[in-house]
Amino acid sequence: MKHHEVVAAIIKRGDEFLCLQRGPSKYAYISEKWEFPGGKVEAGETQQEALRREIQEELGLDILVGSHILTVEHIYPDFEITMHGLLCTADSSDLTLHEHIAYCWLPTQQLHTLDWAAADLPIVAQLQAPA
Ligand SMILES: Nc1nc2c([nH]c(=O)n2[C@@H]2O[C@H](COP(=O)(O)OP(=O)(O)OP(=O)(O)O)[C@@H](O)[C@H]2O)c(=O)[nH]1
Repeated sequence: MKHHEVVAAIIKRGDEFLCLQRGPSKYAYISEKWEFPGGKVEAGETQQEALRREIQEELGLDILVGSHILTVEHIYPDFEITMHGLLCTADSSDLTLHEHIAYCWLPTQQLHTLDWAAADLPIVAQLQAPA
């Protein structure tokens, strides 16, 4: 089965986190699901480099990559991912959606209201866990 190394930016602004809705996909289980921005790490890139590149491509935002939150191993029916969630801040919240169909900023206690991709659920749970 195909395996992808993925980085996800958990971008925090005050008490809120940036959530993105993916567009339609041939795979129903990720189609129009909510996720954190990011993507696949390319050969020769560090996780930080991949994340900064992806966020610039997807949102036109410059980010500062901070601490590691959680790494999730998830097996979807057609491929598997190892996804590293990294806490980030952005120098601006003036973003443009180049690939996603919607976005919102939500505080931790409302994150569970979105229809997340399955691999994101452990990260959402971790963000919602009491400190
Ligand atoms: N970016 C991102 N991908 C996620 C999350 N959760 C999750 O299951 N994924 C999956 O991880 C994979 C990441 O690939 P991607 O399509 O975003 O990456 P990319 O931009 O490098 O893709 P491409 O250049 O191959 O089109 C997708 O299958 C996506 O569905 C998430 O929170 N963020």
